[in-house]
Amino acid sequence: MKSLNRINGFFGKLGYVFRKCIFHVLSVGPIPTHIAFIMDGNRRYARKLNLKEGSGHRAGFSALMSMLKYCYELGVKYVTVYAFSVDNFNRSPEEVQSVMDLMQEKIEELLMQESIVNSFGIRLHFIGNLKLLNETTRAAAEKAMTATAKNDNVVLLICVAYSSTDEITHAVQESCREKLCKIQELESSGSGGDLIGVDYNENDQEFAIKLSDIERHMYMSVSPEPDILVRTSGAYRLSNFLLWQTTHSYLYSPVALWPEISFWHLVWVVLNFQHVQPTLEKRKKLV
Ligand SMILES: CC(C)=CCC/C(C)=C/CC/C(C)=C/COP(=O)(O)OP(=O)(O)O
Repeated sequence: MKSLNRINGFFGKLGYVFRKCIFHVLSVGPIPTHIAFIMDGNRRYARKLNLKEGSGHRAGFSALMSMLKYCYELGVKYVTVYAFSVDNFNRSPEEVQSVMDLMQEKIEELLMQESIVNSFGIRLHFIGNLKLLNETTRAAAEKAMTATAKNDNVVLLICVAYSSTDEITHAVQESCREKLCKIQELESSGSGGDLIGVDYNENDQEFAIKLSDIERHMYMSVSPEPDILVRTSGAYRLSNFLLWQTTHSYLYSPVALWPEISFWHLVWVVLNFQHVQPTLEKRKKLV
């Protein structure tokens, strides 16, 4: 057993040195700040290998841990993953429960001393309508956010109970609520006149809802826009994921199912991103 551990340790170190060399070459070009992943194809992976249901999502979590390690070693600051959409709640209650149980178990593992979270100093954000989660999963997510709130090396955003349309609706509602509170405050202090009634001037800039108000209330406002969006399994659909934030992102959809994603997919997408990055930057400046 001891000698097996030594062999594993040796190959682990060798892999690390090899990756360091490749990343050194990549760092001649621009390194993406933020990469987002749609982890598609976990159930198909289980079916393909005749594994029992649920094994696909477990394999998906292991693939995520490897990918996070590669991204953070490369120097990527933000990684976002689509772990569970609002629509995924329409799956069978058994499957929803199984993914929630897995998530809870893995969140607890992530908070352990020897986990990737501690070795890279990761700050965890759970993004989405967390009220839709069951109580235990929500409590685990909140505990993880509090426990990692002081980490400032790199960030992992886990989108659960998330959809872009829900995020945008939430941001618009919050912006309206904020303005309404402001108007009510002024009215009750007596300095605003009848702001809600006929005297309210709708051209008054102070009370108009601006783009910056909506952006401030987005769940994703804690990160810059993704430079790269990867969706595995060869599908070119965004499936209601980061629709507001991906106008200038480079899209990549390898045919590999999520548990099959590898180090080389990351190298390939970064090389392609580096090739188009000057054009993407120019487009951003034109907006
Ligand atoms: C703590 C943490 C981050 C946990 C994440 C666990 C994990 C890998 C969740 C993936 C969930 C999911 C619905 C993926 C989509 O594949 P699919 O089920 O739609 O598979 P298919 O495309 O083959 O149908």
